[in-house]
Amino acid sequence: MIEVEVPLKLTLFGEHAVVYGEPAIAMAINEKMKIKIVPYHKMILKSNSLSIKGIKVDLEEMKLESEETSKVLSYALSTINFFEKEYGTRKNALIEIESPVDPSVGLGTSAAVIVGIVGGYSRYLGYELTREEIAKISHKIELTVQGLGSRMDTYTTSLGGLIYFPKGGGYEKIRREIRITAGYIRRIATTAEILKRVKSLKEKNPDLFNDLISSIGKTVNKAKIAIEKGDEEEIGELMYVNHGLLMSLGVTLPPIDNLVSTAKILGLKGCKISGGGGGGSTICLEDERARILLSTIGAKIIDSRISQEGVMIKEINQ
Ligand SMILES: Nc1ncnc2c1ncn2[C@@H]1O[C@H](COP(=O)(O)OP(=O)(O)OP(=O)(O)O)[C@@H](O)[C@H]1O
Ligand SMILES: C[C@@](O)(CCO)CC(=O)[O-]
Ligand SMILES: [Mg+2]
Repeated sequence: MIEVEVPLKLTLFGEHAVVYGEPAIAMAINEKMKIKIVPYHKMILKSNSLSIKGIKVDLEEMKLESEETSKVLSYALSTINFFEKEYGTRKNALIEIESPVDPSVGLGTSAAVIVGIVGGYSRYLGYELTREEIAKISHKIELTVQGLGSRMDTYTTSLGGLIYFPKGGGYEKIRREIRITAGYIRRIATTAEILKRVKSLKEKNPDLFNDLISSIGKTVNKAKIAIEKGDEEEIGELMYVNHGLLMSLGVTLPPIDNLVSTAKILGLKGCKISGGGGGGSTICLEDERARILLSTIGAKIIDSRISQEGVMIKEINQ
């Protein structure tokens, strides 16, 4: 049996802009997606937390009951198919996914599902991939499924820690700790859908869009310096700026906008949405008042402590 644990992630700065080549900063957290892979006479995928509760699909015929099912399973299915296509092998297995959070809430669950199956299923097939190789393959798969997207989520969930993604590619670990209060509410759209909406804004108003995106990029680079200096006042101020720019991109949601502006009036150091937006996750620099504000919008508070560990793969002889 193969057991995999994948950290989920918070986007501290730069979501959406990173898709267009700007920098970003993200952090792996202690909320872990668990994936178990055992030998089985058929290819079966089970998942505990999808919106279609207790889903179980027989992948032999690759028949999916509905449009909704195929959409919801697209990341997992594409990952399994990837190995058949690229490695020319397919070994039947029971793949069980257990997520600590709801799907599609801005915490990188799509990336974690891909990273977990890439890491676990490749080991099940007898390959020993490095975390970097897992990240690279996973980014390719997420991009294929979504049509749009950056390396940020798949690299953060594969590698762990606090990571700066510079303009133009690559990544750099930031050796600092940053304490966050975070929670999530349900979203009105998936990240893939929101990415398409942002792209249409770019097509409608390219110069305005580019100004917004490059302003987010500048905010990210200032935030990197502030994080390295441990300057919480500056980090927090830049979180509010980043949230305002994301609001201009149209990816925030009124309850979260109200929360962020209330937080600023109350004197909390910094808050912003995290991830694709349209609801989902909100992060604040650690503050007890942030938990209270998050609970007023019905947000589920998560374990946002940093996970220095990336994807962990264990082989257990039964
Ligand atoms: N437990 C799960 N089992 C199987 N697939 C899952 C699970 N959780 C999430 N997914 C897949 O990920 C998709 C959600 O991805 P989406 O990118 O919208 O959200 P996210 O990754 O959590 O947020 P963000 O990309 O903003 O960080 C779901 O529609 C489903 O296909
Ligand atoms: C919105 C986005 O920037 C972050 C989603 O968690 C998309 C991506 O980077 O692939
Ligand atoms: Mg995602």
